[in-house]
Amino acid sequence: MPSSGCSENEAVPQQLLGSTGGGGSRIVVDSKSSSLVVHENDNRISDNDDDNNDTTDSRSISSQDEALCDVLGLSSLHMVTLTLQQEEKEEEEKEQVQVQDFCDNNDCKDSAPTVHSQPIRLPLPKNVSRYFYPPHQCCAWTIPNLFTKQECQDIIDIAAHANSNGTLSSTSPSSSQQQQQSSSSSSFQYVTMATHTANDGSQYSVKLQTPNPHKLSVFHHPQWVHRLWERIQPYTQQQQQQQQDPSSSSSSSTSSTSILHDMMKRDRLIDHQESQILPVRGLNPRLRVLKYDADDNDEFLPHFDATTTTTTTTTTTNMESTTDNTTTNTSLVTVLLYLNDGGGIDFEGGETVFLSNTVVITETKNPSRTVVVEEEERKKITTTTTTTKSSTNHKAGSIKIHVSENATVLTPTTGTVVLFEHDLYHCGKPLIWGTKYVLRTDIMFEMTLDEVQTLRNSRQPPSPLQINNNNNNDDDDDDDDDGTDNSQPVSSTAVTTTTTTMTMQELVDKVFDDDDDDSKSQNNNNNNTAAILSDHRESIIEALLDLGLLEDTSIETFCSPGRFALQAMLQDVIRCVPTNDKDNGSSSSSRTNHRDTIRAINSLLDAAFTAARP
Ligand SMILES: O=C(O)CCC(=O)C(=O)O
Ligand SMILES: [Fe+2]
Repeated sequence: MPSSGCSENEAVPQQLLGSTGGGGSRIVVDSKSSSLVVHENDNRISDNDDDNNDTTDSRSISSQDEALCDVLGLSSLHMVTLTLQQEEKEEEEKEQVQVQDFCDNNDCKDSAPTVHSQPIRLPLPKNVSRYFYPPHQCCAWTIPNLFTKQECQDIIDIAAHANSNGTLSSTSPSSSQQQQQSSSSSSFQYVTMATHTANDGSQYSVKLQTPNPHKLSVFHHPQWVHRLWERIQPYTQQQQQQQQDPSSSSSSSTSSTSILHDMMKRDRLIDHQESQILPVRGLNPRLRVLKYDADDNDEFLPHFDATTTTTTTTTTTNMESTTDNTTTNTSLVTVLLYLNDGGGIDFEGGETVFLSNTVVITETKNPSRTVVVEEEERKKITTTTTTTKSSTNHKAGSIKIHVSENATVLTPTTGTVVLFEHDLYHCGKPLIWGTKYVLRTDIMFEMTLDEVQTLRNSRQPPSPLQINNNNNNDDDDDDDDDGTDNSQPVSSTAVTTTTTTMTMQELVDKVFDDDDDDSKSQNNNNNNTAAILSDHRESIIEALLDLGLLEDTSIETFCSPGRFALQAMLQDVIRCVPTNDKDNGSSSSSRTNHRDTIRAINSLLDAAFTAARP
């Protein structure tokens, strides 16, 4: 990817331009309404707000980076709208990618859209990464209009009938999730059970304490998996060959437009010669279609996506012997395909939002108001969407991206694909009305999770506490309700193991045991976390139990809501437990006690996130 002269966040639009390879995009900046219109296959830029106006500035992209960064300076980038509209020009049609119709059954008989989109790199908020990588190193892209409306409708139909159609569906539970069957005839069910794999490899099911509030249809459909991959794969390929200039016999330029490039480079999954050392192997054979109904208050709460591992065994038989060859594939990248239109067409709300992990801390001083703030943020987003919609011609094949400091909001449009690494914090917003359908699968890489971890361990991830220091310092005079005691150095209790199979119970034991040892040797240290932790041991364990986060929970599962969501949850629960200080009405000792609680929670979270880091 081209380097940017802008700072971390400002670099986003530059990447957006630079990422489009040969085709490029035209970004029209509307200075009045802070609205950007991105037109595909056009490298020009204009400061004109008329979508249909062709007035352009023919400066090259590189010379415009600075100007664009100025226009998009962080201080003024509170709510920017990017709208990409498909231009169905004859010229573009000539350039369309020919996709063979390889399906010979009626379920996938439609041809590919006649116009193919350039991928757009998504602007991301700071601290969206589980490991606090800067946004420009993270993988998050959208490819608008990659599938036709008819194809999307076909997928919805297949998903809706998956359970009743034995040939195309698999009603057997997946390795990580089980669907609870109900008497309903629909294939879409709430997932209420999860399967965990114990250290010895045995699997056991647990009832989810807080099932995700949306429905799922899970099925296998090899032809559709093949078709999806045929369409997506070109965007994942490393294109480092010299590109031939069609008008001359000499090679002209080298491009590297794989949407996976930056992430793989960051994770050392490509070598110095830019070849992939982690082969991309295709899609997860299991397809999931999510269904969100406004009437049921369905949504997808903020989370990081889980990694899926699949194994394939190929048997080779010759005259003398039979050999089994087993390969393991691991998912690292999420694929979403929107199957119907948001923005008030098929449904309102239901946007996919990439969130800053720190949004709770930076947006409110009172963690108990988290939900309220979320709600307010949602209303703000909705209002903006509505306003924008009335001044923009929303049509199928366009994608709307709202960017604010702490969130990037995508309004679903039929046929649009979104690809992003599993470790980005995101959610599916609640619907205001209607029903949303989205297909979910993953890009698989031929490697075991351990091998991925080993490669990743060879890099140096930035420390969350180094990066995550925005406005979080807790002043002694502050009301401790903000729970932002992150100015604390990493506690001596941080567990440095890199295992990911540890359970929360084991982590808690380790943290408290280590601290018991510490306190013996440092009993004169007023600030030592050991004493604080041991004072709060009971309340923390009780809070974890209350939240269903202690028993049978792996550290990875525990960490998946994100550090600050967990901090807010734990603080909220512990706040409800009366302490002696509170009982005797001493407000200053109550404050001290509360601050210590926060310190203890932070120590535990440091340990959990350190242990979960690959
Ligand atoms: O529905 C959405 O927008 C998000 C879906 C999602 O996050 C997931 O399937 O993991
Ligand atoms: Fe997700």
